[in-house]
Amino acid sequence: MLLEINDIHVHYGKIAALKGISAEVDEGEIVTLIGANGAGKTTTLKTVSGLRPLTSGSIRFAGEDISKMPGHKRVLAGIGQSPEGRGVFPGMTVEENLLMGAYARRGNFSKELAEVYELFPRLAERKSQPGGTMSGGEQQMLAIGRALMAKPKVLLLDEPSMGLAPKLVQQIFSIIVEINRRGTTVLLVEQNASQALQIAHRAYVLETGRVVKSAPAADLLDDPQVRAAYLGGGAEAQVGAPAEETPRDAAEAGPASEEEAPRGGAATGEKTPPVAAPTRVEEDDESS
Ligand SMILES: Nc1ncnc2c1ncn2[C@@H]1O[C@H](COP(=O)(O)OP(=O)(O)OP(=O)(O)O)[C@@H](O)[C@H]1O
Repeated sequence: MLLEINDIHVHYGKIAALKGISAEVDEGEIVTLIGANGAGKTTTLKTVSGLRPLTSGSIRFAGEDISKMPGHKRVLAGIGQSPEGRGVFPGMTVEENLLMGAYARRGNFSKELAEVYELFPRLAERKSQPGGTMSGGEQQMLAIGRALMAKPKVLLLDEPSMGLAPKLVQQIFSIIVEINRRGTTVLLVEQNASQALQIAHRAYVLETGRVVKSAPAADLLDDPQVRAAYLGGGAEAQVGAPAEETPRDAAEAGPASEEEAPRGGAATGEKTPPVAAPTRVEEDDESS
């Protein structure tokens, strides 16, 4: 198991945000955490990356107990995070932002840069543009690209589709699938539960700091309770692009009753949207 979260409790002052979360992520998987606002999804990611301390419980990564390891060492160990809200350095160019992602490592990063530019051609076109002048969707790509520069074994993604126009949401999810296909394990937090479940192998449903359900993602897409709470058009379910209304998803998402997905680089072949190659972004999102 690449990442093991064992019964973690996390507090903000006296407020218990996580009340005994356990979850596992195997190498090659896309695992998603879904749940309503305040359920503890972001806190779980921040605790894995070392931004929040544990009250109790433990986290193991690649066989090592990292519960007390400082965040920068976790980056070196292979935990990459693209934070909610993006955190792009506005005065630095796109390329300088990307290089910041590799700051903890030594050497020449031309290979990593080339890989990020291949995944995100839009960043290549704009490598000299200040990060702060990129559109919302472009900044999201930049934040993900920056996390990839550190060559993470697992990429933690917090709400990558937040605030993006439907078309761009599709593209971001396609790129996540491609990143996974190229060998990076992904732990994804999303409000856009439908889209997240379509690209994930497995999922955990969080409610008020606890895991209330865990299952193969395809099973949760069919689960009546999950559908009613998170996929049925509830307030928080589908702010961006309801996958059900997207023709290519309807056609390509595949049956929901597959067996557990195969592991390893090409893990997402069957159940994912049609994304064999990185998607070139042709249109700006609404926040440009
Ligand atoms: N900095 C903070 N100070 C105090 N309480 C916090 C802080 N950050 C989060 N919390 C609380 O911890 C709980 C879990 O929050 P968290 O952000 O992890 O939820 P979430 O599932 O990611 O929600 P969302 O989808 O709205 O981002 C919430 O009750 C929240 O109010």
